[in-house]
Amino acid sequence: MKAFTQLSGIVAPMDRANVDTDMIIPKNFLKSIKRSGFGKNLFDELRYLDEGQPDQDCSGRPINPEFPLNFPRYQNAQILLARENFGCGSSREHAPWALDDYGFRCVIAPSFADIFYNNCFKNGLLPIELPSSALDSLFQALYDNEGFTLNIDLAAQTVTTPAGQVYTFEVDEFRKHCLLNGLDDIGLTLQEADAIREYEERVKAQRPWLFGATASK
Ligand SMILES: CC(C)[C@@](O)(CC(=O)O)C(=O)O
Repeated sequence: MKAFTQLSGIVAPMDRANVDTDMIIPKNFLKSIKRSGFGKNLFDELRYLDEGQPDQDCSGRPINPEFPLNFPRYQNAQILLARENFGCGSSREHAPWALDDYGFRCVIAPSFADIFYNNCFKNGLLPIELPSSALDSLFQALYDNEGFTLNIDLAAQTVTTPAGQVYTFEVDEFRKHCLLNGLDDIGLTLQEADAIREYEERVKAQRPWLFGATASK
């Protein structure tokens, strides 16, 4: 999993509360079991004027000119500003997969749905909770300054604006450790690979039949 340490990136707005997982990645695109390829259908029903089909080439689809992520100023954004209860509605891990595949590495909101919040850490995305008042200021600065960027430092737990305003955020120490070191659940387990191999060799010697071998005479 990609590590997250520091990020300085373009910011884009998703200026509505209760953005659910079906708005993030509509259910008709969940047919793939791959983790990649969902970025082209991120916010599909808001982003395009037609109805998308799974595995469709989106390059020729009519885009919705009113949807902010289609504005030239927000192209290549890596940080999404959002409102309360982002990622509600379901447990689909396709939601952080779609955000990551589109190019987002961080979502900043006053609150997140629990499952989505946890799924972000498991997929190398950093969800940052800040007070609603801070989001109000950040949205205003974003709208007032074309090309608005933020600098995020996970180790320091800070979000810094180009004007030098610093916001601090809380994050669980273990989740912070995993993100800083690019450790998902598999990476965490593989840190014990030597002990796992030693255990398997010992059990194979004691109970070979468990491994399909006959007991040694
Ligand atoms: C299993 C998955 C497709 C799910 O049904 C899971 C869920 O509803 O939490 C969804 O709609 O995201």
